[in-house]
Amino acid sequence: MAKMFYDDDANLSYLEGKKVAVIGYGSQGHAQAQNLKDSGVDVIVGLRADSASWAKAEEDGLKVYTVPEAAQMADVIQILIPDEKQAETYKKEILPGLAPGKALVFSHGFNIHFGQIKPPADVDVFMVAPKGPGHMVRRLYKEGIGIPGLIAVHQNATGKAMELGLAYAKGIGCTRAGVLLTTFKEETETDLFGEQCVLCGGLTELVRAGFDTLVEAGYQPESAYFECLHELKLIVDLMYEDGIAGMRYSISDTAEYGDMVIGRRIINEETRKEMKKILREIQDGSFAKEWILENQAGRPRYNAIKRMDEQHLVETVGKELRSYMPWLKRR
Ligand SMILES: NC(=O)C1=CN([C@@H]2O[C@H](COP(=O)(O)OP(=O)(O)OC[C@H]3O[C@@H](n4cnc5c(N)ncnc54)[C@H](OP(=O)(O)O)[C@@H]3O)[C@@H](O)[C@H]2O)C=CC1
Ligand SMILES: CC(=O)[C@](C)(O)C(=O)O
Ligand SMILES: [Mg+2]
Ligand SMILES: [Mg+2]
Repeated sequence: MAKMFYDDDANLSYLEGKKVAVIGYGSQGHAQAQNLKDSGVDVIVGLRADSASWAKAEEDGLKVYTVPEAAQMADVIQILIPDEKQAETYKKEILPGLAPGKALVFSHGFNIHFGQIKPPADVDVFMVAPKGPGHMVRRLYKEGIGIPGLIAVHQNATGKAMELGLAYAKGIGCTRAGVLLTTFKEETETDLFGEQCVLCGGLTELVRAGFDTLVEAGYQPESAYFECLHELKLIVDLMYEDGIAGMRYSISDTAEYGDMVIGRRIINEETRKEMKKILREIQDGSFAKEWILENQAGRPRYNAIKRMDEQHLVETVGKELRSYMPWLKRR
């Protein structure tokens, strides 16, 4: 059985008298910084001097400093800027602020696992990775519930890295739902696989393929949108609450028969073979290398596909339909 930690297994007192710097105020940064603050932790934010997020973090009641200042001041430094920018910022702006006994924290293992960041041996290095998007990390914390997380220790210089990591996980609300003990390797590889094959890549391509098939056959795009995108959340909510069998309890027997018999024709042996190939490309570092090179080249492929996908009919139709559902306004 996997090792799990809950609220009672974590003690916030390991963060007492320590200053935590959250570097970055994006999806995870704003959520983790505010959750820590609400949990009574002494937290500051580190940003670029010209950052558009500076005022926002201050409005949220946080003290903001430049990245080198924050790294210098803090005992625990959580790096929450995009993975592809972490190595350079670490080397130039964070490393000079490190000192023996400080802790370096991540929410994804990419840079440690693929050797882009190599911290000095006398600091703790651990990961607390919420298994959910940052905006949900904040929203659920405020609702008194939590998002599960992963914890892993890469370096235990002080002998207290795990205790400190669990305190951090409690501070952001993860121990409410459960924190799983893992390694940087397991987190990095499963996280990349999950977002590529299931959560993001698999899902968005499935939605678009279903939507396109209906629209090309002459059905109304609005009808295709409700069927293939909007209702997805309602079905997924049932799975989230009660598993696949629980979701099947709620749908009609007709839908359930289609689910069981037809689903296997869509995600078939060929798809499973491709998933195994993708996993190998993650494990052997070829995906990491591709992503690092794509960034060095100025993201030609990323930008082209993003632009194309943003112009897809599913986006324009969805935008119009969602404008009549004001409760969906997010940004
Ligand atoms: N997104 C998510 O929900 C999840 C992310 N993670 C991991 O969390 C980490 C952060 O990801 P995410 O929250 O998506 O990141 P974001 O893309 O949301 O981070 C943006 C923030 O980083 C700041 N930033 C960018 N470049 C620099 C720089 N060179 N120097 C200083 N600040 C900089 C931005 O500054 P400015 O405001 O000035 O633009 C902004 O505040 C990653 O390791 C990711 O893998 C893990 C689980 C889920
Ligand atoms: C939200 C999350 O967990 C992801 C998909 O792994 C990410 O944003 O990198
Ligand atoms: Mg993830
Ligand atoms: Mg990820």
